[in-house]
Amino acid sequence: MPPIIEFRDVSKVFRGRASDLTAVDHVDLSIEQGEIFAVIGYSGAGKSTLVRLINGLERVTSGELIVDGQNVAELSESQMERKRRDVGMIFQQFNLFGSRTVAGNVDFPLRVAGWPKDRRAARVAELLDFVGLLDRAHAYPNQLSGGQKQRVGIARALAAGPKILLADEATSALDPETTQDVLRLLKKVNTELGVTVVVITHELEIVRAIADRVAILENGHVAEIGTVFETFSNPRSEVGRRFVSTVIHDQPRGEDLARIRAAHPGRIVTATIHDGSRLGAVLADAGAHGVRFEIVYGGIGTLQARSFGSLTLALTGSEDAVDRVVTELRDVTEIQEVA
Ligand SMILES: Nc1ncnc2c1ncn2[C@@H]1O[C@H](COP(=O)(O)OP(=O)(O)OP(=O)(O)O)[C@@H](O)[C@H]1O
Repeated sequence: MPPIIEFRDVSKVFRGRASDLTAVDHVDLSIEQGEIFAVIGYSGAGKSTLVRLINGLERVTSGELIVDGQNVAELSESQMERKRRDVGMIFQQFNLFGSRTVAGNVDFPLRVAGWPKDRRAARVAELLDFVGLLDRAHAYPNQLSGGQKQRVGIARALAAGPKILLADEATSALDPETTQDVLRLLKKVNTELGVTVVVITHELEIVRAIADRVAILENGHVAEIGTVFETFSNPRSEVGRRFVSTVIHDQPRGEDLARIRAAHPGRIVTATIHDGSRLGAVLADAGAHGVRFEIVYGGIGTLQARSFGSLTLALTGSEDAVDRVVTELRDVTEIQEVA
């Protein structure tokens, strides 16, 4: 199946009076049908601009952007307006109409799309049921919690049955628990409705919780792209390593390191653990080489249904023997020396 979204050498330049600003810089990127794809980067990296190109809220300066088989760079404004119905979007600040009820907000895109009144009411009820807000149909946005407002935003974005849902920092205004609720709902949109979801975030925890693949953006470029597992377990770019180190405390640092160092005179190394790394077998043999080890730091959790984590080991024995064990460890997994 061809990708549902394909950026081919896409750039977006904002023309200024004094100078131009390239927000998206020669991006090549494919998003597959049915995946949850995350775009992460620091503020100003170009995430919002990149994603707003998909539904034409920003227009491409150069390159081709294929969305569900059509090059949106070539569409006129009125063609783009029609296309926008296939691409729902939700926002950090929800962007609901304060003067309309919950039902009125969800009904709005259906009216714009020309749905007949009798079909609209049934569709609105179906959507509100899907997002768990059927009992709040007649409430106004200011009577709702942040999480409920975002559920309305999601129902409204899904109203006309889009194939793609864009979520621009959709949970950034929510507390951690509500964030998890909304992420679960986005997952349900993806699995039950088959909608491709593109999530913009500056938080790697969101990527970890929901996404299949992730692109890391820096200065309008794609610094790296891969599955969430690949990116977490082996970030290849400098910016990727910086992001991953904020959520995975893989090595002891600062006071932790000083304490461990004081207690363990031997060589200290950190081993990455994932399914298939045969660390145990190497460590079981370490004794035969006259090397003793202690686990001094680390943890193992789950990432995309696979074990993932790191263990820091203090190894003691003769220098040669410890060298040999570290070499054997390197054969089965990634090893970092701890200073
Ligand atoms: N309409 C605009 N006119 C001029 N410059 C713009 C416009 N929109 C965005 N920019 C600039 O483009 C660059 C990328 O902005 P963008 O909002 O896409 O980044 P971002 O990664 O989403 O950042 P944030 O996380 O802060 O929203 C920034 O330097 C921004 O100032």
